[in-house]
Amino acid sequence: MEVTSASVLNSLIVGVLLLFGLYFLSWIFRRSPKNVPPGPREWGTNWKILKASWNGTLPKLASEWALKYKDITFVYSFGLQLVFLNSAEITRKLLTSNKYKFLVADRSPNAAARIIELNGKDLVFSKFDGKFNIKRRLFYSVIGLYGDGVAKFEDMVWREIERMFMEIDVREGKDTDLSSILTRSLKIILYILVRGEGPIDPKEPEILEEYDMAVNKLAQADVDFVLDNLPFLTQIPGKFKRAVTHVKEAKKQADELLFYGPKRTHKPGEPRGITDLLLDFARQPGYEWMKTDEQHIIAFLTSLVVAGNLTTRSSLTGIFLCLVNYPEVIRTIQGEIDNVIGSERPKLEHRSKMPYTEATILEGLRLISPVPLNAFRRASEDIDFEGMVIPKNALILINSWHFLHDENKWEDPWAFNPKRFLDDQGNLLPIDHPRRKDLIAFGVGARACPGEMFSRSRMFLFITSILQRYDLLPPANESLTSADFNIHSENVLGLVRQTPPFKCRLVRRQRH
Ligand code: HEM
Repeated sequence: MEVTSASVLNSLIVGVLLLFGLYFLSWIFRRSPKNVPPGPREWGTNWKILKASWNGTLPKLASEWALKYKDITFVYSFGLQLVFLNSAEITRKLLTSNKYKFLVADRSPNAAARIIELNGKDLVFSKFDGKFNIKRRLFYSVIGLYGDGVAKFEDMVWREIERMFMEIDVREGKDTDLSSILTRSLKIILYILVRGEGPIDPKEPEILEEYDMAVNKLAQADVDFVLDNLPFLTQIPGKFKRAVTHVKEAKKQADELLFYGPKRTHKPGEPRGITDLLLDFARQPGYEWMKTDEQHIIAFLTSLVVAGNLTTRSSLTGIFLCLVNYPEVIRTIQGEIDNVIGSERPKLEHRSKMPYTEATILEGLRLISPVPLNAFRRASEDIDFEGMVIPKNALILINSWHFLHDENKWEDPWAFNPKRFLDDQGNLLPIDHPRRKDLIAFGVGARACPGEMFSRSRMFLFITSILQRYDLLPPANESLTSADFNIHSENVLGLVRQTPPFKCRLVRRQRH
């Protein structure tokens, strides 16, 4: 790695300022409310957090604290008050009960959101007010997974999956990086969803990924801290300035792809994709604010990319890594495919008759825990909770990495075992079964992920389409990457867990 004098200077300045910061914070700390939940109070905590953020091990550290402090951990660090919710029960209690849920329904924009100028016009950081509800409804209308939208969605995914098959066939039987193939496909689907047509240049959807990655890099806790507290560092040549310049350049290209391009050829009343739909909505009564300020539309589209791309990719590629490691799961899914779908094209209507496949997706979400610390809600006032006080403005994090692998809840938690979501007769456990309720991978409450149905539908179509046609085998020329996500726990980009690179072989099944 190139070490420039500017980056050395940056590090020195950061170091000195951090020392001053620590002293200052210890002063503020003494003034923080009494009776906050338990948590580490020693001096070294700030350093531990900084190091864990740097190494991508914050979920691990939060899990260690959870073992010690039980249901809730409170940490005061670098001017931030962090509350970790360490069990599914306590998470549901705070985020879904009528008494508390509106007190924790806001999020504070992080530095990345400010730099790309979302200004609360997106969905993720929008204030929880009347307009937020309109935006949530808008999300469900335009995502198109209702009524006729289901068939349209399946057709769109299928067109892309057929293209993906050609890519796989070229490599049939050879060691293949399936992750890259899946990632490309997911990006193309997102592109088609927004623009209503496939890319002419297959490289074009890369722009979305570039943007998503750049935003997620800024969301790394250590970078976020510097951008928030030492913004002048973004003016000095070095790591932080580069990250900010990169995200701004990526934004320009993404805005053109998501919004300005489709807008130039938009014909009112003839929507091709989500952008056209939003432009049509903006002409309707009740949505004038989108017409007056089209940044609302751009920010809305940005939410789809930064909230929906890396998350689904991490889950889907992670599930395929598990599948290669667990051939008996592949065989059981293929049994279901042969019984229910046969040689037809996989459709969402098949889902209800394929409990094992559905259970595989749920188990993948549990094991991988794609957003290991999530929600990022903000306490809008001091909250009396469980005999303690969650202070106003505290950042509230769901510690799902911890409780989705809690051995008191999940037998052999690091094993990939879809059967835990089935009953004795092989039926999928109902949604209100305690085990399903404990699986909080998409958040809960007023701001739970609105993309859950969309992303689980895509996963179902990908898994069934690929396993209907191919057997998945370990690589021939290198060892198989393990599916032990405890080992991979350090692989986090921004807020999202990344699946480690892996190779496998895809071989056509005889009957398809
Ligand atoms: C496996 C895939 C996904 C996972 C694990 C995931 C996870 C999450 C989580 C944990 C939250 C925070 C929820 C909370 O605060 O309670 C969230 C919010 C959100 N997600 Fe997802 N997500 C996924 C896919 C998607 C997709 C595909 C989209 C878009 C098409 C999407 C759009 C959003 C939006 C817009 C929000 C903010 C909602 C709000 O603040 O009201 N997500 N997601």
